[in-house]
Amino acid sequence: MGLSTAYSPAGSRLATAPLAAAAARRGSVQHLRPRRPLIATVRCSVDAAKQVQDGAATIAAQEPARHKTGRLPRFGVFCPTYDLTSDDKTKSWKKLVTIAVSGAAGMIANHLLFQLASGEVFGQDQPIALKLLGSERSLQALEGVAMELEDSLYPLLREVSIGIDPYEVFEDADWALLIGAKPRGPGMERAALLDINGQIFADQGKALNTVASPNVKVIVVGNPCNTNALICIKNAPNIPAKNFHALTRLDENRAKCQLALKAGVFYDKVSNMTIWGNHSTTQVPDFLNAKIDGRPVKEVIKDTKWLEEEFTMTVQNRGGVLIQKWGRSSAASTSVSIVDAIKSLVTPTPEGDWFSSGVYTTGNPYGIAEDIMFSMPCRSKGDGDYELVSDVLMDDFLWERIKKTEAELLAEKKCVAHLTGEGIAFCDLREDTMLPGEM
Ligand SMILES: NC(=O)C1=CN([C@@H]2O[C@H](COP(=O)(O)OP(=O)(O)OC[C@H]3O[C@@H](n4cnc5c(N)ncnc54)[C@H](OP(=O)(O)O)[C@@H]3O)[C@@H](O)[C@H]2O)C=CC1
Ligand SMILES: O=C([O-])CC(=O)C(=O)O
Repeated sequence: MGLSTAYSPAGSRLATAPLAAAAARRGSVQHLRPRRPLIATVRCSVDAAKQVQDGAATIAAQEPARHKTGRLPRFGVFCPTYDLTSDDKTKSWKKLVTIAVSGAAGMIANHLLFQLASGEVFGQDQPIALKLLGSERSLQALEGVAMELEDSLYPLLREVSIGIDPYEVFEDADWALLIGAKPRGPGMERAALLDINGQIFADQGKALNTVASPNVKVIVVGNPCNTNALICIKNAPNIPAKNFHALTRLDENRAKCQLALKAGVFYDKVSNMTIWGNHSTTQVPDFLNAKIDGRPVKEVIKDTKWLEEEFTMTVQNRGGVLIQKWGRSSAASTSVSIVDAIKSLVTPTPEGDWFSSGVYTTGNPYGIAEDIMFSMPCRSKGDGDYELVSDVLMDDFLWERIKKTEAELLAEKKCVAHLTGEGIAFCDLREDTMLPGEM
């Protein structure tokens, strides 16, 4: 059983503790304090230091302090026994932003959490709190992640807490980065994956709806991310549907890289790159509207056959090729693309450019079916919100492919009707299409 491991006052590992087991059964993670008392003694207030030296008695003594600051206890060195408020007053910092991350013990999160804590994403004047969601399976690993965050001494990282109950972990979240999902195993039908992971996202949608900040921004990464995001929306009616994103930024980045390689330019010369549709092998990397050095791609790359065939397939299958070489799916570049996706929402989009995100289609200006999550071109004023770009070109090649990826998403939606409150599911996925990471 993957239950919490406690630490003795001297810092040595104890066997799985009954108190932790009981806490895990209740659905919350209680860290037995003191953990690593030397650090705590140095960095906690005098009162806390005294408690730390009192060993087991400390646990009871700290209980009231934990509950004052919310339901979830903070982890280790981030314990709420310090008074950082006077310290924070001397800094020209913004108000704390709370970021919840699911699948926090997984490979993508192992990169992302450190990028978030470094200030690279939200800025060097933005303190953050990280709330990490795991499961009984991953609880020990999650403690390991939190310990590495402690040891990194990030000044902007003010709080870390870990838990296995989304109703606790998502409480007051300003951002929810939903990464955790079961990977598709050999021989597993896409419909089965939709059902298993859909259930996770239905539960997490309900939890967000109940406890997160009413304007929480949600980025769904766990696959199949478009339909998982739709399930989340349907289970979170109090949160604006516009606040939900399915991550297609990795696909955009991959497409920019391929165009730059072909044109013999550095990739910062590629702009206006749209990925249309599903994060799957039906996705459409749009070379009609993309630009290289401000010029239409088709003026720079005259090989239309390459654009229509090789370019498109390379982007669609990039994740699978990487898995064949690496033996595991993209983690670092996915993390970078999550960072890019967040930055695109919190900084104004450069004049004339746009970015791709899987967003809710209702009210879209392109004639794409309503009520699905579809990757489209977006612009932001940097306030966390976005608007769709309306002045895009469309031709038969592009439209035909958009209709194919749209059909796939509409079919996926029918498969999860039981999770979206739309009746009985009927799953007829004609082509068992792949995630980009599958081949
Ligand atoms: N949209 C995109 O561009 C991309 C999406 N992805 C997707 O991101 C997700 C996470 O990838 P990655 O971090 O590499 O994966 P990992 O396998 O490293 O981590 C995934 C986490 O998911 C959690 N999980 C939740 N439910 C289950 C379940 N039923 N069975 C097993 N694990 C579960 C596990 O954590 P715990 O036990 O704590 O719940 C696990 O740590 C995957 O769905 C992947 O397909 C990957 C790359 C790109
Ligand atoms: O299939 C996966 O898990 C990986 C994936 O989404 C990608 O590489 O784009």
